[in-house]
Amino acid sequence: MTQDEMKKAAGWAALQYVKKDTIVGVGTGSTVNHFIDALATIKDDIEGAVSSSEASTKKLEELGIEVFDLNSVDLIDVYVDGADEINDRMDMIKGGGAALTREKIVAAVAKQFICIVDNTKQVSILGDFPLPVEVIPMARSYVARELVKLGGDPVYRQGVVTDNGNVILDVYNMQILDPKVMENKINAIVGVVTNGLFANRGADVLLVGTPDGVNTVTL
Ligand SMILES: O=C[C@H](O)[C@H](O)[C@H](O)COP(=O)(O)O
Repeated sequence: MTQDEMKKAAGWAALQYVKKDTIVGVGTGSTVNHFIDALATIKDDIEGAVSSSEASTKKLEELGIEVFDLNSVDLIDVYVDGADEINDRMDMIKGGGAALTREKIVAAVAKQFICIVDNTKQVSILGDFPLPVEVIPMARSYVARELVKLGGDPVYRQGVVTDNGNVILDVYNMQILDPKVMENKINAIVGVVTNGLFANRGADVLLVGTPDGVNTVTL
C-alpha cells in the first residue's frame, strides 16, 4: 500500500464523524484533499464548510461545497485536518504546507478535532519534522535569533508567503519534550503570529491509515 493510499483511507474514514446539517471545519494538505473528495459525496447533507486555506477553499468550491467566513459561523462541530507529526498524547506539529495559523484558528472554534494521517506521521517525541513558525516579515531575523536561544536552528522558507502575507521559519533540531510549554514560549516571541505546535489544543480523535486498515485512537 502506498503512503497516499493510507492518507486516502484515513481521509475517507473521517466522513463518519460529519453530522447532518452541520458546518464542517476543513484543514489543508494532501490528506485533507482526500477528505474533501469524500465530503463532496455528502455535500447536500451538510450546510457547508469553513476552510483553513485558500487552497482548500478552491477545492471545496470546485466540488460544490459552500465555504463560509468564520466570522459568520457560531459553531463548528468537527474540524478535520492532517498533521506532519503526532505523538501518543495527540500533540501535533503542523504547518508543512504553511497553513498553520488559519488551521489553529478554525481548530480553536471546533468542538472536536479529527486528525487524519498515514502511519509515517506517528512519533514518540515531536521535533524530527522541522517546526514551522509563521512570522511577521519585518521580525524575521529577530525571531530567528530568539529561536536559536530556545535551542533550535531556524531556516527561512524561501519563496513562501502565507495566506496571511507572512513568512515561515522552519526550526530544525528541536527535541520537543514538553510541547505545551514550547508552544507557549515560541508564541510569546514578539513578531511570531503562531507556531505549528498544536498541544494546547491537540486532536480528540486520530485516524491512522495503515496497510491493515484505519486505526482509531482516542485518549
Ligand atoms: O500546513 C499544512 C498542514 O498543517 C497539513 O495538515 C500538514 O502539513 C500535513 O499535510 P499532508 O496531509 O499533506 O501530509
